[in-house]
Amino acid sequence: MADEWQEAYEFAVEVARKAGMVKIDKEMKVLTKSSTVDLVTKTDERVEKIIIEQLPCTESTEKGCELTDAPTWIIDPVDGTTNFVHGFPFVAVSIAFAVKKELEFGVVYSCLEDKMYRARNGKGAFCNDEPISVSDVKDITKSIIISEHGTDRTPAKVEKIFSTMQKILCIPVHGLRGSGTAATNMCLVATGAVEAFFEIGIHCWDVAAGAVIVREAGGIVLDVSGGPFDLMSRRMLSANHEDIAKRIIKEIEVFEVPRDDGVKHLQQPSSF
Ligand SMILES: O=P([O-])([O-])O[C@@H]1[C@@H](O)[C@H](O)[C@@H](O)[C@H](O)[C@@H]1O
Ligand SMILES: [Mg+2]
Repeated sequence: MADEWQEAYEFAVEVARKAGMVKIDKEMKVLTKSSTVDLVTKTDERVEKIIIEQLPCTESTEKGCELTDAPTWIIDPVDGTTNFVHGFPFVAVSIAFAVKKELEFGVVYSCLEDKMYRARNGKGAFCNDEPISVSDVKDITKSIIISEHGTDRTPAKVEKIFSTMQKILCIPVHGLRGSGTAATNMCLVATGAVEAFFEIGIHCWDVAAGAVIVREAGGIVLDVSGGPFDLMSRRMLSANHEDIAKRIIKEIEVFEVPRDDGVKHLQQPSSF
């Protein structure tokens, strides 16, 4: 059977690299989204326009946020916008492609590192065309875990986020880290640099491409409760191995966030 998505996959890599080369606006105009700390810039909008103009489909869930059976691009033009605004050196272009609601391939271009991560279902995960694979560490006391505090500053949620981080740190683990971009964090899981990354509050466009890359690198992607990953739920745990995932799940203080598709979050049975 003709491989109908291979050309789209290869083209997405080209587009991600081109988008990652966009010159930074001199007088960068910084706007805000859901809160005063959830930033978006004119560069986000310019890069998104370049990507959408290049790609054959025109649906970006950033606007629609309803994943249908149609072939759909899930794009984050500048993942790590706050980093970008402050010159903190982790910014990524994330492009994923879904068909009948299943993620088919993902591309993450970490622009300032010049690292092109890519993966397609069943065909492996790569960084700059070299195969990548997750860490083989199963003892959490020998792990580095990534979690981010996100952009919600509601005291009750911040309390849960930091209480979770404290419990995980004191397991103990070797360290807690965060690059400030979910897409890059997931690629760090895929390369084995860290053992897991979880976050409540991310969006589908932050993690869609990274989910394919982690899975193809031999890792797992779940809901933070241990149930199946739900792309629109705004909750995600990616890990190198279920032993690490299970141990982290025990410590996560889950809180509700509105889904990307607006549907009520259904409690999923845990996979463990
Ligand atoms: O907004 P953005 O830079 O595209 O995406 C970012 C995510 O990649 C990150 O994981 C999260 O912690 C930040 O709050 C922000 O949402
Ligand atoms: Mg993002």
